[in-house]
Amino acid sequence: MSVEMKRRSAEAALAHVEPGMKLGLGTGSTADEFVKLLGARVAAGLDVVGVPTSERTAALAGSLGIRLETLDTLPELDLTIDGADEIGPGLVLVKGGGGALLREKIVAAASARMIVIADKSKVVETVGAFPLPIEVVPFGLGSTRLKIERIAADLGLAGPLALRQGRDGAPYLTDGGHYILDASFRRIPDPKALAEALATIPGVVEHGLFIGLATAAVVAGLDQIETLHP
Ligand SMILES: O=C(CO)[C@H](O)[C@H](O)COP(=O)(O)O
Repeated sequence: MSVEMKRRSAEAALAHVEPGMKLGLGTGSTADEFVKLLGARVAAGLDVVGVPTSERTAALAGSLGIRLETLDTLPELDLTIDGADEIGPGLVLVKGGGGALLREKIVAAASARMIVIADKSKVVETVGAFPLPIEVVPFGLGSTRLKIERIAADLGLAGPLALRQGRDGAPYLTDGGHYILDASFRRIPDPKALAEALATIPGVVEHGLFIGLATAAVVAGLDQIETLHP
C-alpha cells in the first residue's frame, strides 16, 4: 500500500478523535501515519492522551509530544486506532505482522471502540493467506509447536510454523520477551475454533486472530474510503 493510502485511511480515522479522549495507539506503518497526524493535531492544541501498543509506537508518539500513559493509570480507553494484516468477514482480523499482537490485543480489549486503518488489499474473504502470528514462551518451544500442529490438524489445518527471525538471525523477541511462530495455514475457514483451541495450549501467550474487537474498519481504495462494520 502506498504511504498516501495509509495516510488517507489514518486521516479518516482521525475524524473520530475528540478532545479529552483516551486513545490506544497501534503499531505498524499505517498506525505510524495516524500517530504522525495525531502529533500534528496535538502540537496545534488537541488535548488527548495515548497508550502505545509497542515500544516503537511509544518512541514515535513521545517524540511528537503526545502525552502517554499506561493501562495501569488508564485501564479503560475510549478508542484504539490500529492497522491489520488481514480484515476478514465480521471484521475478524489477523494482526501481528509487526510483532506487537499481545499488547495490541490487550489495548484493543481495554477500549470501548477499535477502528482499523488499512488499504483495500487487506480485505479478504477468508483469513489465513497472511501467516498467522502466534506468540509463544521460549521455554518448551518444541512441545508448544507440536501441540499447535496437533490442534491445527484436528481442525483440518496444516502448514509450516516458522520461528520468526530478527535482523541478526537470532529468534525475534517481542516487547514481552517472547518468540513468534508464523503459521502458514493459507486458509482459516473457522477462526473462532482455531482461536479457542490455541487458547488451551499453555505455551501460547496470544495469537493474531482478533475476533469481536474491531468496531469499524476505514479502508482506503485508490480513490475512495469505505467504512466497514462487523
Ligand atoms: O499487527 C500489526 C503489528 O503487530 C500491524 O497492525 C500490522 O502488521 C499491519 O502493519 P502495516 O500497517 O505496516 O501494514
